[in-house]
Amino acid sequence: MAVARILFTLPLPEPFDYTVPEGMGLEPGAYVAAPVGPYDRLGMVVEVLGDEVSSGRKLKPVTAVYEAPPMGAPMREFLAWVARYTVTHPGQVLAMALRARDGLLPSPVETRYRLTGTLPERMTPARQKVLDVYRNCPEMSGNDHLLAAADIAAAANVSSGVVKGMVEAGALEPVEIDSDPPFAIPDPDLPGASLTGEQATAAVELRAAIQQGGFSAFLLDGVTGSGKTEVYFEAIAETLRSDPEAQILVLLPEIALTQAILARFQARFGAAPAPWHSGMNPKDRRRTWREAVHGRARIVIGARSALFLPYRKLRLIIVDEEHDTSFKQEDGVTYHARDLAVMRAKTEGGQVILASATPALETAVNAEAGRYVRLRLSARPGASRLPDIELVDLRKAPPEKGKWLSPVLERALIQTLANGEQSLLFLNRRGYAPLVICKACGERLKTPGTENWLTEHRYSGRLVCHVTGYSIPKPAKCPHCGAADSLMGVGPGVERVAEEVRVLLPNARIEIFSSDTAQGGDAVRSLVERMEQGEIDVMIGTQIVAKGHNFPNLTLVGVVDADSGLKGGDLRAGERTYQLLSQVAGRAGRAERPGRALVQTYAPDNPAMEALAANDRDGFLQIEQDVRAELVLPPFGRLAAMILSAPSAELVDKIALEIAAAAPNGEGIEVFGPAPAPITVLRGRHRRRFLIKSPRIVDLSAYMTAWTARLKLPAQVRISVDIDPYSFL
Ligand SMILES: Nc1ncnc2c1ncn2[C@@H]1O[C@H](COP(=O)(O)OP(=O)(O)OP(=O)(O)O)[C@@H](O)[C@H]1O
Ligand SMILES: [Zn+2]
Repeated sequence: MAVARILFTLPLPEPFDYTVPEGMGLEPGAYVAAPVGPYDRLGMVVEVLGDEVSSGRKLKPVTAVYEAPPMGAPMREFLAWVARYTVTHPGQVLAMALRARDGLLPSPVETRYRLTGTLPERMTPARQKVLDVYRNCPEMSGNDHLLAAADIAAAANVSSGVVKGMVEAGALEPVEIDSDPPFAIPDPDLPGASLTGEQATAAVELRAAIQQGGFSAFLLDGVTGSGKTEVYFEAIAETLRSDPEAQILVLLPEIALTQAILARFQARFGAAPAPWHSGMNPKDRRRTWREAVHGRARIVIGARSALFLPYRKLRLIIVDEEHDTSFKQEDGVTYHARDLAVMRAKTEGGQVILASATPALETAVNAEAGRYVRLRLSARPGASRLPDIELVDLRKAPPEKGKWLSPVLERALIQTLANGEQSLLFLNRRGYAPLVICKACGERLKTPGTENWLTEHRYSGRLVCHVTGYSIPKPAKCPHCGAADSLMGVGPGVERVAEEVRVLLPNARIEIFSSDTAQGGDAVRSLVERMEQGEIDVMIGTQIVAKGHNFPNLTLVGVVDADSGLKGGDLRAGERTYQLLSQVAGRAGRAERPGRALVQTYAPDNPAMEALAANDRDGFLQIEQDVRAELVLPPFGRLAAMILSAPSAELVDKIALEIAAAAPNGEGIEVFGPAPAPITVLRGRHRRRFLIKSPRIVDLSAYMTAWTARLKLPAQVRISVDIDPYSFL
């Protein structure tokens, strides 16, 4: 009997062998159920081998095979590559591709009822009410007057028995429909915007690459509001035309997945794309997953994990806001969706477009080296101009004592409101005050057992640790010296700035936009929509506001504390500050009215600030690039982190020494540590960190695999490897 080698969605290093029962046709990529221990588990066939492999072995048979189309070879190759690169078991990576496994089964069906046209012989008031529901509620009849029994009963305010009686009387008839209907088919030939010269040039190049076929990578490098979306719409249209089965994936930062962007797709292609993000309910996930696997979802728009859907025929990937750090997955299997998107397009032999106004240094270097084709959009279309960015030197024009907005920014806010336009104040600090100290004894309040400061939140009346999530009601007395009413918030958070703006502009409609005020996708979407519709005058937000939004009436952006991101030892601190601030500034003046940005800083001569004011992105990137090349840091060298954690400091220190001793020798490889991780204690676990640095030519993943393979760790100790770490936590 033939043998199938099956990989399971479990953290196991190897696939297992099973016999293939007579008559069960199996090919590589097929989804199957097979026994592991006492249970049947979901797995995927990696290889089918001949009879000779089974002789003399006692193998169990495969239980069942799913009807869904098998995973294609390029996707399997991609998953294997990801496992190797990220130093993860292949089964864990497979699990990421099978996130909505009930999508392997056909759509469940639901019963709906429609009017037959026959009136029941015996008419009662209750029955009349049911008929009225059908007649008077056209908005309920979206699905060709097919209503669910529960909806009818609720709308008519009758019992379910009445509905049943009307079915028996022949007035209503049941119809079975799919719970997960297919997505509407996009039409590439609806008219798009009439492109400007630069936009048209970029579109022509993209269309040519799509017609030619084969892998190619583009950097769509356009200033904020230059129409990058309009340009990649042309690439999507061409891909849809090129092949009736071609699928397109658009990756966006989670936060940018708003109604507004879905509506733009709907308007351009006459059909809403299939969405994929963390806020979706299981039914919607199952639907998108199934339609992607069968190749019927032609356009999928999603957050980073959408990269792992097993598309049937993925031809084009777009990574919008490619510099965005939310593409880096930090939990579980750590990966960067932008880098993997390029690899995925390569294995599929398709195209990838990275779009940004502030490309990541890695991307800029790849474009310079000719690995990506750079398409430039240097201006906004029509009357819209880029905002003027002005530095406000806080050393010369500081805010009044106890305030955070300088007189220049105050005047600008007053003027903008008087003009009937919107303002956005940006401060990347949640809550009211980032630090709480005792006026009596000077104690700084921290999360117990750590060095993390507690942030004061006035709305909730709590002190919260943004690292660990630890939170307590604000105590009446200092926990250190016992003094009453002595605790004082130091420094500004968005809540405190909002308080200041309320005093300055008592008649303005003011909203805070942070992960505390907008919890979950729906809350975010609704706040963004109110801003778009002009229902808010001043929005005060954390970095949640920086990304991709189009607020037509927003003309003033104020950056309250431009320096905060420059502190700390992060390798990308300068780059990120530049990106974040120019993205925030780019929210201003996107329609006819010109916009401006006022950036408050104590360090106006920092290179990031100077470049921002001079609008000299490339000059700034060049300086950053020189520094990184000099220090052999990414992308000119490689970095990996290994974090280990254990329930006690003694244990973690002892194991850290053993791990250090087990580090293999490698040419040019430097191992730093063990050192306490910047977050030293997290959820009761003590953490130590190694940083590993190597020249570019070294296969650092292979080195880390060899190292971890040597380790025999006690069960309480956990380690995780992060190739190319972004946050140095
Ligand atoms: N050729 C054009 N004709 C008319 N309007 C256009 C054209 N190109 C872009 N626009 C409009 O300009 C605005 C900005 O365009 P778009 O959102 O595509 O820019 P973007 O470069 O993706 O912006 P961001 O960098 O902020 O994401 C949109 O409202 C868009 O409809
Ligand atoms: Zn005290």
